[in-house]
Amino acid sequence: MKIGLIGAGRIGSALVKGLLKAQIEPDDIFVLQSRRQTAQKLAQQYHLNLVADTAQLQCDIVIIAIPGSAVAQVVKKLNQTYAGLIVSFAGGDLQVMNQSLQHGARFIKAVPNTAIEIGQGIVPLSFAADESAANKQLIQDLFHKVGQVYVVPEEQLGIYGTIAGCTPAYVGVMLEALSDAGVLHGMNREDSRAIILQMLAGTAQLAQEENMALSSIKDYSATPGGSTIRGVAALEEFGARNAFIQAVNASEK
Ligand SMILES: NC(=O)C1=CN([C@@H]2O[C@H](COP(=O)(O)OP(=O)(O)OC[C@H]3O[C@@H](n4cnc5c(N)ncnc54)[C@H](O)[C@@H]3O)[C@@H](O)[C@H]2O)C=CC1
Ligand SMILES: O=C(O)[C@@H]1CCC=N1
Repeated sequence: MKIGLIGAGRIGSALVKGLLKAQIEPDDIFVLQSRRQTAQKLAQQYHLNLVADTAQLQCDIVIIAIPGSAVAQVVKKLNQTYAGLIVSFAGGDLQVMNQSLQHGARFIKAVPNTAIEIGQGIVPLSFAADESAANKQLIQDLFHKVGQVYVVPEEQLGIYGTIAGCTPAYVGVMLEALSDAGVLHGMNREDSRAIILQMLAGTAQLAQEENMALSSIKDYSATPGGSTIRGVAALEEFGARNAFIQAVNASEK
């Protein structure tokens, strides 16, 4: 299977790295060169094929990982020659795009998160109502290589994408703040960073293995009358829960 990539920024690069980790051959990946040299650098670093024009992207699947504002223009260009599957990480209306495509090409949407880079991602996907079973299977098989796949109706792709793809940044802010607090209280940065990351990984794995409700994670650590519940009460006092809900609301706009 040959995979094309238009847009070699953060998420495009993450996909390439994830696919290579999943034993996809570099020779089967084709990257469209870009003005800012990012594609050239990626192709050089990982020995991928670099192509100068969309007409040379004669692949089974082409991934579009560019700003949303440029999708229509890029699909229009692809539409001149391309007959395979197009997966947009950057939006576009399924029905409008599919109706516009000639040569049998099909348009699919996905909002992966950056952990696809290490095969631990989440990939919410939406297909047009009339998408063929074979195409759905091909795309799901591809993204299974880099993470967990969720096929959702197009109108829910936004919230799935936010919860999968935007929350790593929110959690990053939370982790940095917790690490800062450790440093404030005298920990060295290295220990504080390592402990916070292992706390996150271990707690997530524990909750998954024990099939815990998320609300139970708090209860598991909070000794009655102890230090944890005092911290939880402070989080409530300062509006942490609402801050996260407002963050999702802001991302969803
Ligand atoms: N970063 C993430 O975690 C995720 C990003 N996305 C979406 O993927 C898209 C790309 O996001 P990032 O990689 O974060 O952005 P980025 O800014 O890191 O990368 C965008 C890349 O597209 C290239 N580009 C811009 N216009 C182009 C055009 N007309 N033709 C070819 N290349 C072009 C730029 O040179 C740049 O390398 C966005 O639409 C974003 O919403 C979706 C899921 C997750
Ligand atoms: O920040 C963004 O717009 C993209 C969408 C999901 C994750 N990153």
